Amino acid sequence: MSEPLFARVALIGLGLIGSSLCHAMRREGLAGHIAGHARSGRTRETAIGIGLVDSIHETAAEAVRDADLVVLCVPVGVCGVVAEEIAGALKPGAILTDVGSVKGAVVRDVAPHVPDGVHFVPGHPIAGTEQSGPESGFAELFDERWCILTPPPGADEEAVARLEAFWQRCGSSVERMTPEHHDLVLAIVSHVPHLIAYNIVGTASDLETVTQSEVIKFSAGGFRDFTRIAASDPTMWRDVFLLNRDAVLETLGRFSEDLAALQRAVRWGDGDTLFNLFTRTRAIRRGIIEAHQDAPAADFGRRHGKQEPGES
Ligand SMILES: NC(=O)C1=CN([C@@H]2O[C@H](COP(=O)(O)OP(=O)(O)OC[C@H]3O[C@@H](n4cnc5c(N)ncnc54)[C@H](O)[C@@H]3O)[C@@H](O)[C@H]2O)C=CC1
Ligand SMILES: O=C(O)C(=O)Cc1ccc(O)cc1
Repeated sequence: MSEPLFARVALIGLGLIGSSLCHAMRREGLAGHIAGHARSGRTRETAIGIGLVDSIHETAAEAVRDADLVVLCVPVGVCGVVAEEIAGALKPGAILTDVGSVKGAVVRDVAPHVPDGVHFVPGHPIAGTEQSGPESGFAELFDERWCILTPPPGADEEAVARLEAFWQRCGSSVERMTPEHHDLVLAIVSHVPHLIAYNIVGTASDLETVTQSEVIKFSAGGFRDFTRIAASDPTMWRDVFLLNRDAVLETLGRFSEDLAALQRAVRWGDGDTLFNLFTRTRAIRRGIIEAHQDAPAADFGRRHGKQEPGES
């Protein structure tokens, strides 16, 4: 095994992403020492009990002391508060990053607390599941996935390159973009799809003519896939929609117009419109599958008991 990339790494938040990072860092020997902090005592006990971290700390400030890399793995709504808590304890020269699903608001909330000499390089692994908590993580989560970094203008190139190398060793490909572009892209590929899933499952459970038990009993392929996504962590996703408001509203506007056109096609029996759209979307799905066909992680979901949308 090669040299650790960082002598000491601190993780703030030990849920799905924090615990998966612990497993991936262990697999790759990326950290000399992993220090962890979680807000709840139960999570701290579990994290040390199952060997996720080498040391566990009651406060975030204690955890980051002397760390060369600090990763905020908490819901995006609390990144600013946590940054304020740890600011005075960060080591000069340390790299501070996060894994949040929204970037513009995290930069806005965290950057003002970052001391001179600490390199703040925001990040977002495009990899996850609907699970949460310290026991939900696994080393392969980041394999064959993307990780987006949004370094601010003038960021220290050596720090960005080290973080890039870190994510590559965790199994991911890295791309850089601005926080604004990230938030727009993620609104369409992740945030709005989650909102649609929350909505359809909510609508189904509210239908008075169909009982809840029938929804569960007869839920097949499509609806079942939505229920997986709609089982995602409520705190995490509440924060995503509160903090990526503009891009989500912009995307939802387009979505609503397109939905209205489909509604009209159904009402007026316009089969051509329906057929043409479904043909176009089928080609998109096939393109995604082909792009991933040669990847060793192509059956990754099945190995972990998960299914790709559309598989039943
Ligand atoms: N779940 C997913 O599929 C993905 C999540 N993300 C991002 O990763 C971040 C973490 O998400 P998960 O690991 O899924 O969540 P999780 O709910 O599994 O874990 C969150 C952790 O943060 C801790 N926490 C919450 N508030 C805190 C505070 N004020 N101080 C200290 N610790 C606190 C919780 O106790 C828990 O340990 C979020 O920002 C999310 O947007 C990014 C990619 C995928
Ligand atoms: O579980 C799923 O289907 C996901 O979409 C995972 C996911 C959730 C949030 C992110 O910011 C990135 C990836």
